[in-house]
Amino acid sequence: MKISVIGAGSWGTAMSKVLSDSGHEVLLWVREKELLELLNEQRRSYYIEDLTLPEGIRFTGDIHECFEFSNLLFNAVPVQYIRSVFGRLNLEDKTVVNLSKGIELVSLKRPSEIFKELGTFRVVTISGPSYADEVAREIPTTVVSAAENIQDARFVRDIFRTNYFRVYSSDDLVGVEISGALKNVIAIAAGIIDGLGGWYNTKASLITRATVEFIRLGSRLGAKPGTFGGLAGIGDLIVTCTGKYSRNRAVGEELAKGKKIEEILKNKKTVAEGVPTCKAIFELSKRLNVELPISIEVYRVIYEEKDPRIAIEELMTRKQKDEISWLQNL
Ligand SMILES: NC(=O)C1=CN([C@@H]2O[C@H](COP(=O)(O)OP(=O)(O)OC[C@H]3O[C@@H](n4cnc5c(N)ncnc54)[C@H](O)[C@@H]3O)[C@@H](O)[C@H]2O)C=CC1
Ligand SMILES: O=C(CO)COP(=O)(O)O
Repeated sequence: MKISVIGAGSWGTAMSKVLSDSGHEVLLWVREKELLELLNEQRRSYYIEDLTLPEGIRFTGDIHECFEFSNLLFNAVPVQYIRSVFGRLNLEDKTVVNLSKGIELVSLKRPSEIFKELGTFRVVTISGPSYADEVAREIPTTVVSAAENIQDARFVRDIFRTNYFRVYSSDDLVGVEISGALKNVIAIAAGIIDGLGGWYNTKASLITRATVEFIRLGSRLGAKPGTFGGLAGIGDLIVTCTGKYSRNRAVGEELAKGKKIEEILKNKKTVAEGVPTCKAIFELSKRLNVELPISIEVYRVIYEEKDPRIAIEELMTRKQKDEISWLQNL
């Protein structure tokens, strides 16, 4: 099958390899000129060290070429840029497989909602615990492919044929996308905990209590609570809150050292989707009147320069209550 991958950051690059290893012809759209040169000359990328891309992948700087090449587009453009990259293109006949995780700040929409607004009639999202660096090294990885119509999710699931990248299917597109967005915000909180002292008790509490926020927000938006116990929910929370590769977690570590967000993001080539997404989540929580205490504190630390220690103290001294967990919601 011919497949176009739009966006040659770490994830688009790693996924191009998986698709090529699955026997497909891949055309990868590269935004940066110097990266396109590097890929064409050496089949290497500065986004992923020690990876030489297979011969089956071709590279282009012309997005129209990708649109002509295939009606199946994998999107790895970060969420805040989807509209500017795809906005003027005709998506009517395209199936979009979205790989990005976040909420668009200007519209408070999920990636699949943005693509539908731009004219796509079939959209599937892949999410789950999947660091690009590990996928590129063929480390066993599992993710979930989600669509409103389970047949679409299964179609995308079955595109993958490798022994290191296994895909499950789901019909809970909302739950999978909300999980992918929120886990990036919670990963910033995990980084703050690491930066303050690497407290194990606190990290475990964070991961567990975060699932309650997933359920509160997700169920208001029509997600199935059980999804949060799966790969896109707890699976991705674990990997991003504990793994050394997470860029969101790294932002949290620097915030804990007292750095301001502008200083942290200055000169970074890579994205931390949790930064704009926590602002979008803050707005959504007000609009929907949903209680998301951890996510809101991440927002306050980033955008109101709140001391992370005070944020944690306030979370710890909130009104006492009965425990609820995602299992009780099934
Ligand atoms: N890196 C990873 O391990 C994984 C990333 N993701 C998600 O994939 C999405 C893409 O992230 P990565 O590939 O990691 O990106 P990256 O951080 O490796 O690279 C940055 C990307 O942003 C693009 N970019 C920067 N400014 C832009 C602009 N003005 N307009 C359009 N594009 C611009 C760059 O061209 C590049 O493709 C994100 O939503 C991320 O959450 C999902 C799973 C794993
Ligand atoms: O989504 C990811 C792993 O599943 C990557 O997380 P970061 O964007 O925080 O690096």
